[in-house]
Amino acid sequence: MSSKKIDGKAIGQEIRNELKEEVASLVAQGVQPGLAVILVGENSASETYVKNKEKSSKEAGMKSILTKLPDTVSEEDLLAEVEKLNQDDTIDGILVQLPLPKHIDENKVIRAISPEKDVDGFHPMNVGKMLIGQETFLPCTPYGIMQLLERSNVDIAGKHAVIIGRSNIVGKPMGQLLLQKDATVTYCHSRTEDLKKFTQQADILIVAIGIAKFITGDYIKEDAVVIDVGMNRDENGKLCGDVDYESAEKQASAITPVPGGVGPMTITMLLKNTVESAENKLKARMQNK
Ligand SMILES: Nc1nc(=O)c2c([nH]1)NC[C@@H]1CN(c3ccc(C(=O)N[C@@H](CCC(=O)O)C(=O)O)cc3)C=[N+]21
Repeated sequence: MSSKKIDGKAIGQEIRNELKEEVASLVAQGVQPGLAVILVGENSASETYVKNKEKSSKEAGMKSILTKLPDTVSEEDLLAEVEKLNQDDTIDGILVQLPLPKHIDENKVIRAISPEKDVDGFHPMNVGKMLIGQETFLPCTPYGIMQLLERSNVDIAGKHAVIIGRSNIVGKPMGQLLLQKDATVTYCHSRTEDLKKFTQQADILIVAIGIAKFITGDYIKEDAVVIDVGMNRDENGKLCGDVDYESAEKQASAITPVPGGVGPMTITMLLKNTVESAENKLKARMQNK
């Protein structure tokens, strides 16, 4: 049944159309939202991702700049680049693409980004705000998933959400956002014993394991909502998720595909956060006048 598919490409486009109007209104007030991306080293996968980001931001009418640094760049030079963008009043959002080469301290770089421009929502200040439910930039992937659920009319309050994965960028914040919407949340991870025992109880199953097609239909309760955060290549080099779509779809009431599910939402929420940052800047300017 094709109606089961949660179409992230379409929902993302819907949000980006809304953003276009917000951007036009900001531009009319003299502010064009600006996103800066720093890419360290060469990596074809991240280059496509960066290209998609550039394309979407231009489509939305935003300014987008890309800084490419060699993978031999020193931590000091990278920090200087971040500081330059912190000071640049035409830039509202800064994203340093992760992971970084081993000789660079990722946490140090994230802490160097001004929290007002941290549109990834990775700065400890913003992570803390998110945890206690204060307004802040939400990390793009979990934020995008919340939008997918809400815009697909999935009930969250009182439901059992099971998350597989506990990374700082997906699993951990995902659980907190669902908790804020009154879900009962269970975190599973690589050390969880009898994973299936938990996943079979999930009304909402969020899968971020990093193993191609790991979650098959037998892991899924009938009529569960399944969200696949995975990005893997299968044996033929084709992009695939952590969920075995064919067997999972038979059990689920709704499910996201890969590609075309969570991925396009991540980029969309990055743009949304950048527009919000520009709006904050404009508000602050008007208050100081
Ligand atoms: N600071 C930082 N923030 C990030 O958000 C971040 C990062 N670093 N490093 C890399 C990962 C990866 N990531 C993706 C987002 C969207 C797609 C996406 O749009 N995927 C398309 C498919 C694209 C294709 O066909 O290759 C889809 O799922 O439909 C992919 C990957 C964000 N990341």
